[in-house]
Amino acid sequence: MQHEPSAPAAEQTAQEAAAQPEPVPLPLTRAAGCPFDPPAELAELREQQPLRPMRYPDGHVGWLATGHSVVRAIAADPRFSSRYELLRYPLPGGPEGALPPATLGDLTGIDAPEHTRYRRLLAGKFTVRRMRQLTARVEQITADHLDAMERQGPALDLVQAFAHPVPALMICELLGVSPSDRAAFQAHTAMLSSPEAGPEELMAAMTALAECVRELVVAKRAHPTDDLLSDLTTSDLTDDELAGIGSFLLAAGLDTTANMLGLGTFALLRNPEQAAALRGDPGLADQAVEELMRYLSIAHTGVRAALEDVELDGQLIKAGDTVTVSVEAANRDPLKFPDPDTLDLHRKATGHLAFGHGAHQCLGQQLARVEMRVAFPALFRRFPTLRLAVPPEDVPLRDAMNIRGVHRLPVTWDTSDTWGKE
Ligand code: HEM
Repeated sequence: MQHEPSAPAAEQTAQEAAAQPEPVPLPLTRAAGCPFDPPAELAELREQQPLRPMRYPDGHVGWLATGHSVVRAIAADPRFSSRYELLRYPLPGGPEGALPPATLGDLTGIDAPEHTRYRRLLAGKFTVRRMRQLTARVEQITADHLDAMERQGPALDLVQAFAHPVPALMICELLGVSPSDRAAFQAHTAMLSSPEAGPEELMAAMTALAECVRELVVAKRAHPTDDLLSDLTTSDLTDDELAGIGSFLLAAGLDTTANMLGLGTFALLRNPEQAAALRGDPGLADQAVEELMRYLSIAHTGVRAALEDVELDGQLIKAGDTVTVSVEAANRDPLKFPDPDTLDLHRKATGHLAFGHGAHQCLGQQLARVEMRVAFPALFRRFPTLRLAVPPEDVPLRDAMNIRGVHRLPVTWDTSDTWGKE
């Protein structure tokens, strides 16, 4: 693999190479007081050159894409690989050199044809129609958690009481985890996203969860029920593959949705006129979710490697070069979204890249959408006086992690003002 794309490529003239800007590290830290905005440097970089050299934490030089059209083009182009072993980690604290290959069942780290096989098998299970059928369950689970919040009374941590358990329960139902096993599943998944968990506890939770999924696969093969894992046992997937896919779905579907609910609620609390619009108009939910996805871009950064030389945006990306795509910069590109730094739930945010794009576009996006379309309005309707219980700067943010969000969201409300059951 070649690691120095900024060394003048044979096809580039000396003049072009001299004009190449210095490689920069990936800006990652959101400015104090701006928990919802991408690091300010990203906007400058995008304006200067939407595709430019970047210095990776391990010292090698690759590329950084920040413009909406170039990020979208890279995600859609099969000449860019997602195979982990060809990639370098773009965030600090990752492994030196290439990443370890994807574990069995991890769709994001593989290419066609392996990826296509898994994707085809799974795509039929995540259709809009099937996910919409889950709406009634999402509504029930959401209402149950709002009831529990009301019983507990203010103040409480919204992540623990709502943002994490609602998607956790949904993913358990989707996979077919029996009610008696759910407590164990939820304890392990809660540990995985706990800010207090040390490396040993994380490893123990991961091992325990993988073991739970493996047992589930064996049980579903013996006694299939009406759920996704049981469905998949009729395919030609092995138990190892099924266990890998089950664990991957848990990882891909839980932390993401939980952090969208947590950070999304924080954003709405800081934009009360937007929260009021959502509370007043249930018809706004669909587009509100798209705008929150765009605005927050919690899965902020992706990475690919060029399989061959690719000319893009006036640049020559050489075979083997690593390319980091800044989804959060792309989703704030003024060329695509006018007034991009304003949260405007009435905006049509179609075309945002927060669920990815191309062959690896999020498989669970319809489920995530259903959960958010139900959960945000229900929360703000049930608790019209919902507000932060601490100063905004005291809300602990998940910074410099793969998925942005909040570790905790302490909230309170006036008990006389809850609207009762929906
Ligand atoms: C708001 C919540 C979510 C966000 C922000 C999100 C974001 C993403 C993104 C950006 C990708 C593309 C990764 C890449 O290009 O490498 C992705 C892929 C994926 N997501 Fe989601 N996701 C969410 C919810 C879910 C849920 C609920 C599930 C499943 C139950 C899920 C399952 C997957 C899977 C299986 C993939 C891999 C697809 C592939 O590589 O072919 N996601 N997600």
